[in-house]
Amino acid sequence: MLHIDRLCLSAVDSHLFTDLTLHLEAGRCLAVTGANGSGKSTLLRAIAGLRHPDSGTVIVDDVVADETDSRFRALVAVELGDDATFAELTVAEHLRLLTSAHGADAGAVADILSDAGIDHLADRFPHTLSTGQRQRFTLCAVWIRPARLIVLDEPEAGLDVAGRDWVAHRIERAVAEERSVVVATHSAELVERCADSTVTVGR
Ligand SMILES: Nc1ncnc2c1ncn2[C@@H]1O[C@H](COP(=O)(O)OP(=O)(O)OP(=O)(O)O)[C@@H](O)[C@H]1O
Repeated sequence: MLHIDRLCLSAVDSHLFTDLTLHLEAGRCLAVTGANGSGKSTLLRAIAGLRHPDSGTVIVDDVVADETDSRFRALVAVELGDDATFAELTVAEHLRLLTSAHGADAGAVADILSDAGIDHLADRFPHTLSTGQRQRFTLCAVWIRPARLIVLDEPEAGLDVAGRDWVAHRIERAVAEERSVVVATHSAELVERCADSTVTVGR
């Protein structure tokens, strides 16, 4: 479902990828690992259609990765750690907005908040949450979308032990539902538990 062919990406002063080819089938999890600054987030941004390749292609279910294409946005849910929120919308209202925009079940909002252990925060504003609470909320915004491909950048960041277990559980559940997951992570535990394959960048 995800096809990356001969991808080249560069940073300001260096080539990060010169000829990356990989394919990910439905119901599989790919871990992206590597040192700080090696290019994991840059690769994820290309997969999410937020950054054009210098050359090569990224295709998801026959649709070229491009965030301006509504067909592509319907296929892919992304968490890259730079999510903006509306100051005047609560946690639950943000999630209801997403269900409306993506044709998901509005009734799923209460379920996902409960699953994330933040149902008691439903009426709070995102900017009032702690780091870990906000990370759980941000991930809820990904899981609630009926996307075929989930792209996560260090989803374990800021989470406690229970939160990291929840992330792994949600990835396992997504894979069982024949969705695919690309996750950049520094957690060997997450890779061990969830990844069917791993690409290590920067070497
Ligand atoms: N907005 C930006 N402007 C200029 N250079 C950038 C920008 N973002 C990233 N880079 C550079 O691109 C390279 C790859 O960065 P990237 O964020 O993809 O690495 P990473 O593997 O995700 O790192 P980390 O593990 O620290 O999150 C680095 O050299 C970084 O300095």
